[in-house]
Amino acid sequence: MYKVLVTDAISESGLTPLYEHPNFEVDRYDQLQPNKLFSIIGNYDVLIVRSQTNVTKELMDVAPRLRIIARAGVGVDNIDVEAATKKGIIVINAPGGNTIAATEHTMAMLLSLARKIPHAHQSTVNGNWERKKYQGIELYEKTLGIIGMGKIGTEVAKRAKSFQMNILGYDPYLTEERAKKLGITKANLDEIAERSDFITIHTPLIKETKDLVNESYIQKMKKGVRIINCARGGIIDESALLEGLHSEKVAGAALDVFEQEPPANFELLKHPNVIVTPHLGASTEEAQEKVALEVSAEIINICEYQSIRSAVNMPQITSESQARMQPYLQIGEQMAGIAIQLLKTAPEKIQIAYFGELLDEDTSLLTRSIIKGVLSHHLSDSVNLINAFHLLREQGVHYQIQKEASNKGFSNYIELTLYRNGEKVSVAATVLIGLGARIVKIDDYRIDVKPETHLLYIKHHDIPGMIGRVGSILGNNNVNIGTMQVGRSAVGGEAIMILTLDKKIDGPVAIEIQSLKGIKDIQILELTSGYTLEEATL
Ligand SMILES: NC(=O)C1=CN([C@@H]2O[C@H](COP(=O)(O)OP(=O)(O)OC[C@H]3O[C@@H](n4cnc5c(N)ncnc54)[C@H](O)[C@@H]3O)[C@@H](O)[C@H]2O)C=CC1
Ligand SMILES: O=C(O)CCC(=O)C(=O)O
Repeated sequence: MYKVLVTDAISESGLTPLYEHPNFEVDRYDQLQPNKLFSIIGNYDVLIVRSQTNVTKELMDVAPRLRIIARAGVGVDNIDVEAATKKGIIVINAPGGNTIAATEHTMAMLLSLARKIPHAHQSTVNGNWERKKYQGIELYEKTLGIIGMGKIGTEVAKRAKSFQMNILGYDPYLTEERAKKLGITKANLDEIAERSDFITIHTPLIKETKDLVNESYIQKMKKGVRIINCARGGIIDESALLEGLHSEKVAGAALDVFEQEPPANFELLKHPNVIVTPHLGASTEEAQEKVALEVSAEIINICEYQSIRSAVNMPQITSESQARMQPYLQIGEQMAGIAIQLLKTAPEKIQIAYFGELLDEDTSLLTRSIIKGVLSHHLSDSVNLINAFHLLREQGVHYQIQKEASNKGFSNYIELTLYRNGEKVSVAATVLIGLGARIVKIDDYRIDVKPETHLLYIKHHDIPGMIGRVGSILGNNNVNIGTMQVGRSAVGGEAIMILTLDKKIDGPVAIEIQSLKGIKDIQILELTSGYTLEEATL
């Protein structure tokens, strides 16, 4: 049973998939005091929030069961994603569910700002009839600068075009080609400042965008510019904005988001040319249902099928690519399990090489599976696909990943090499179409082994009778051999034997085999079932 805690006002109907699922138990509190949250979070596997709950490292420190933090919305700036990643907690959001709501709110703010609707409304309600005072301006043929041409910025551009506005767009990912297709002009930040009558912001709040609209940027703007922020407080420096309004450089501002929420800067809020809403961009019935449904589905997907479609702290992989990579993930973790056990200690360097058709694949998830397989031998359950890279860095292990078009005799080929103190162990695997995954090489020895839970690795001299003698000892001890593979460097030279066994052998049996003449090394290898993605979820 997965226990889910909902702490903000999340759509009830959007949580239906979780309410109706037999394996989920949902507790919801629309307004939870921080101390109460701290006292109960330890009981939950999943936490669902909007923007109100601050999910800090300190909260995660008292949440040993927590596996998923779900943001029913886009911005995850109220979640310490770095702390979650270190702890191996998956952070998911609902990237597309509120795009239309936030876009339409931006358009409402744009029009309200141009036509002074909120103030005109209040004045009229107060018994005034101030037609001259509330004369506005048109959007028609004005220039709108959009900073951040992602989902919302793009939708705003499309709608603003129907008002026949000229649109300038700035986004590090905006290409000339896409701008042309949208019928807008690709611009840089200075061009937006110098040429726009309205500027609207649609970026996330990150290091690069903090105080993006500051005093010096406002100085570059056209006199009489109007600014809209329905993205995040903190992207505009509120003191600089207030200064700009006082000096009349800025003719108006429409703000849905604030440096501090609820806001504290009432001088700004009460300025006659400022209109505000209390972070309502995503607040439509439709958007709230969509974002809650989106995160509910992903939570079920992760908990029930160990499949992560999209997480904020995992690489984004298309479902087609996930489907193609699915057979590799388990063998990746298993080959890592073999290599780390043969190395007998923690590695100081990991080298992963992908060959053949893997050259063009997104191997990021596979790399994480391999690293997880290596680290979990010493760090146990605390390693997962989320924190694998973080733990690798924390352990000071260097890693190198390379890709080559050459195929090493197989259509696809993965080679993992672990290094420590001048020693190295190398394991290679392939996925054979229709036959499944195989370990095809250990160090310099070619083999063909379908990995099982219990394996026995023996290094020995290639002398007659060795296979029979090992087989007899295992048989005498009631250990059934599934398969046996021998690889040798040269006739009469050094060889390895890999056996798959139906059960784990005891230490005394290994000692008996070790005492045979010609045996150089023996290792009892145990493999976990490994990471799998259920095909049904792809
Ligand atoms: N007021 C509200 O209730 C809502 C606010 N939002 C906020 O709106 C913002 C945008 O959301 P989406 O369009 O869905 O996100 P998105 O991820 O689709 O788009 C964000 C865009 O910003 C761009 N960007 C990043 N750094 C930039 C920089 N330094 N300069 C210019 N562009 C930059 C990215 O390349 C990306 O294209 C987010 O901050 C989100 O939290 C979203 C929904 C509702
Ligand atoms: O949950 C909300 O209403 C806030 C939405 C928002 O700001 C976002 O999705 O980034």
